[in-house]
Amino acid sequence: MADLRAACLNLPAGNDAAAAEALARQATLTKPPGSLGRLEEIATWLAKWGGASRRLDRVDVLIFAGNHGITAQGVSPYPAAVTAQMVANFNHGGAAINQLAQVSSATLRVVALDLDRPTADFTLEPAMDEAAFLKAVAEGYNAVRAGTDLVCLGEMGIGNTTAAAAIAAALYGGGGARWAGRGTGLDDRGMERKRAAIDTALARHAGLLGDPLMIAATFGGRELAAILGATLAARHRGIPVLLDGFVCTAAVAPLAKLRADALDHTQAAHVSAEAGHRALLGELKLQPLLDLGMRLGEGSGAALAVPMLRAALACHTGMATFAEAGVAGKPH
Ligand SMILES: O=C(O)c1ccc[n+]([C@@H]2O[C@H](COP(=O)([O-])O)[C@@H](O)[C@H]2O)c1
Ligand SMILES: Cc1cc2nc[nH]c2cc1C
Repeated sequence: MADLRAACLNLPAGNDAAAAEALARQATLTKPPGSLGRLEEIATWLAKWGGASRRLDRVDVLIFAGNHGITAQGVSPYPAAVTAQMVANFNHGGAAINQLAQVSSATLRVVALDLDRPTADFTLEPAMDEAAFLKAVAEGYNAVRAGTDLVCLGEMGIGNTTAAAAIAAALYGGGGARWAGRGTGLDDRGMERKRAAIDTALARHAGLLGDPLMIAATFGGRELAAILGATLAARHRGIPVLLDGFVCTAAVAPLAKLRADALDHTQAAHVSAEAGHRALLGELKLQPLLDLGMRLGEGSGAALAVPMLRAALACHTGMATFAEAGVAGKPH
């Protein structure tokens, strides 16, 4: 864990000179200053974190899949077998993310993590021991390919909104009442079980709530650990990241607890309809790009935001300046 902790603390800064140059160019383009709103921020952000390429040609959507022992507590309406079945569906092109990745001209890559070995039920014992956690983090880290222009992160794992809620509760307080949501469509009695499971687990593991990486290992799942690893790899390799929904955001929150600027190379692609997501983004000071009432996971919100990033970049690089177009600027 010491090596991972060091890797989480030792993060490269973005390219401030490129960001300053982008900001200066914004002021010269044929539009009132600030009139492209968030698109201007995105263009500057891409300049800061996009490395040398400044293009969005090679976009990967990475979906990590894992199974969860916490499903034994009756916290999801679906059976755990659906995780592997949906992985097969991703591989056959039948899921929503296949369509969204195609629309976004992105390459979909699915990484199934030991699906036949669910993590432990974390109301009873830590979901993962250190070795299992580090292995999953490394799989996520190694899935990020150098030379990629943008990585969209997503996940698949029946039961994982309970894992995500437990991580959020462990990091920010408030228990199951604050963070449990309906996930794939849990009924009221299921919600009682879900909140109780989270609160039982928080009490059982109270001794390690001060350590963000132990929180990720104890309450998380392999796919969440892999998302943490992939986000770290992208930072180290100079690749910007689009995060998907509640589960994805909870997976990377331990990084921000370790270092406040750890997620500066990421954008929250959307705020999902899962109850805790807006509050979690608030804790992380992340402003979502989209708010479409989606709650699917599998990287869907992240893939959907890619064309918006391309639009921001196209305006930034393709627009004429006031001087080029012979348009009068605002008199001072
Ligand atoms: O990330 C989200 O915002 C999100 C919200 C609701 C559901 N999900 C997806 O639904 C699955 C987990 O839901 P559940 O009810 O089994 O905990 C998992 O495969 C996630 O990808 C994801
Ligand atoms: C069908 C189905 C598809 C999903 N995609 C992501 N999580 C999911 C959960 C279910 C149940």
